[in-house]
Amino acid sequence: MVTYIAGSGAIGCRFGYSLAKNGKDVVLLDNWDVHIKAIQENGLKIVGDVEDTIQIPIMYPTEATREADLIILFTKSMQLENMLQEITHLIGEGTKVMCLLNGLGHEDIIRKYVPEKNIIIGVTIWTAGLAGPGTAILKGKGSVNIQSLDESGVEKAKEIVQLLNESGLNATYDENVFPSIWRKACVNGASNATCALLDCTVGEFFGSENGFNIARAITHEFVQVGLASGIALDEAEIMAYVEEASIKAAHHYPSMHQDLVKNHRPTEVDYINGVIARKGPQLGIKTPYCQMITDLVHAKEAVLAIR
Ligand SMILES: NC(=O)C1=CN([C@@H]2O[C@H](COP(=O)(O)OP(=O)(O)OC[C@H]3O[C@@H](n4cnc5c(N)ncnc54)[C@H](OP(=O)(O)O)[C@@H]3O)[C@@H](O)[C@H]2O)C=CC1
Ligand SMILES: CC(C)(CO)C(=O)C(=O)O
Repeated sequence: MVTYIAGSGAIGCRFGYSLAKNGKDVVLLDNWDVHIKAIQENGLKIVGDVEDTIQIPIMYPTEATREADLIILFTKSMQLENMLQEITHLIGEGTKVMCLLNGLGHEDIIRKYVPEKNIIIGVTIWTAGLAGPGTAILKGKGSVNIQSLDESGVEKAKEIVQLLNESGLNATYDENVFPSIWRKACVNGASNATCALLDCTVGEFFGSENGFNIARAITHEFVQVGLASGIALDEAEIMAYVEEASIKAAHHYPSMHQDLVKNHRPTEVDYINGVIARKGPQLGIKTPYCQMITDLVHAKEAVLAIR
């Protein structure tokens, strides 16, 4: 059974490493040339909780030839569609395509390239970073929750849960994964863009009354839009989850801070706060915080001349 990791940045390397370390046939796909070269020449280096180096195949998506049994999508949201276009030749009748990206609405893009029966959607709270090309920083523990979009794919999705568990990735099959996806989107929605705009850690943002109130207002907008979209969300429970996550990640600069402020790269804001800003008005819900935050992030991208 061949598994491709389509998008092998930080978290893609974590999943690829775990699968390869447990003897699975896994191939990393990416378009970042120096990263590919580093792994081809020196193996994938792991630092953090363990120090290791593993030989693992990595190539450009267009170079891969074997039809996939499973593709795990781990691009940034804005790279997803381009990646799907580059891997269509790997997608056969029975290829399962699993998406664990942060953010909302990725299934709408995947449906253009993969039949509904083969799409698996989910969320992970594993984390990972990159120390540089070819070196992943893996710390802490996490989990994966997934669901087949179509009833006919449930059995196969449960086999994928088993594959992930044999690789230590702590996966669960979920009858309704969307509340978990939205819950994580609320955490990202409250912290990522705000910390990127204010150039601060999660703890610093939640540490002031103003910051905390902004996080609460953003979460409220997410929950209202989620509820109106048919997602079962409990605002008090979600707010408690967002607060708990802010304590756990207190010293952390969120990924959007790293993209925007540190690396001057485009952000995932359109797939987090931007989704709420777009959907809210369509559903008759006011979403001024998400709209303003999305606009400010794009304004800052323009200031930094990020394309
Ligand atoms: N990291 C984490 O802890 C977690 C991340 N996620 C989500 O998973 C998805 C992937 O995230 P993550 O792995 O962190 O993303 P990364 O930024 O580490 O990697 C994503 C892609 O960005 C490109 N890239 C990364 N660094 C560089 C660089 N320095 N120079 C040039 N290109 C680079 C590569 O794509 P290309 O081939 O185009 O060059 C790579 O495949 C996102 O949706 C994220 O929100 C979800 C849970 C946890
Ligand atoms: C740390 C955390 C939870 C902040 O939202 C995160 O998921 C990120 O950095 O993207």
